[in-house]
Amino acid sequence: MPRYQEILTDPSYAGQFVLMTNPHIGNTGVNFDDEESMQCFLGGLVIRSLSISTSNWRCAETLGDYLAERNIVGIYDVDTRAITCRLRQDGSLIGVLSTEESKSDEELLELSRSWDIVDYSRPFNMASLETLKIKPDGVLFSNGPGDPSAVPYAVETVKEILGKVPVFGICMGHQLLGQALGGTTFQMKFGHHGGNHPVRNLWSGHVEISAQNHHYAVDPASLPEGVEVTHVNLNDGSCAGLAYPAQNIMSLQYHPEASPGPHDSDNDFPEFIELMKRAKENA
Ligand SMILES: NC(=O)CC[C@H](N)C(=O)O
Repeated sequence: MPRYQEILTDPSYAGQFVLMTNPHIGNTGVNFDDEESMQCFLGGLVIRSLSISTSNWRCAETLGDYLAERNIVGIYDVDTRAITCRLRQDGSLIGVLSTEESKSDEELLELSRSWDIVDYSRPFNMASLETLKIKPDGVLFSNGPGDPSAVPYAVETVKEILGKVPVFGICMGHQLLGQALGGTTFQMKFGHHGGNHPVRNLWSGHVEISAQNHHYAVDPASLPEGVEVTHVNLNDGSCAGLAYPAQNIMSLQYHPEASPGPHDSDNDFPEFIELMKRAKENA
């Protein structure tokens, strides 16, 4: 079972624990090529069984050593099936992982109460003016961790850019765009996480298998007239994509850039490139 390394280095997991439902993790070790970003962003890794041996031609070190070097807590030999059932029932929960045996349960509970996902929504800092000054053909608002409704200043930045250049939003970027267009977001029960979520593209009628990783979603009922829902998640009918053709805006809740991931959405970047070309021709 490979591909846990990409999850470890996905910035959208900042401040969160990831629990693997596959029981056997670590068998291919980690390598130099599969990093999704410069560091491990998640808060901790929870697995059933850490592979006792690694076997892969690219393996550079074991998962355990990799996490220890980066000071990321991992725990194994826990009943991940029981925790999965609990998460399914209650939705995402706040938790604490600690190696500090002297802490009482009360103290650990106290620690968990002081945590807030909003803190992780703050890395966004490029001002709209600076962005427009470099005269971009288009602007892409990327994925990111945290609650999209907790960053009104980021929504303001997006608003200042809309209509001036073509815009593409992915995941957190899509949620910021949804708000900038007048809509609202809400927290899902346990969100969508995985590499096999079916999505219908309402423009083409095609069903695409997509990689998804989000806890929040745009409420389609909150969107003003003219903003079109272009993609729908077929598991629960939630909004998976938006467009506002009058202002050259498109956005997706899932990950066409995902690695690993299905390739059904490979066309989404060429589509944005076309949008930028057309906007340039019509300027
Ligand atoms: N991958 C992302 O960009 C995640 C978006 C947002 N933080 C969410 O959880 O919904």
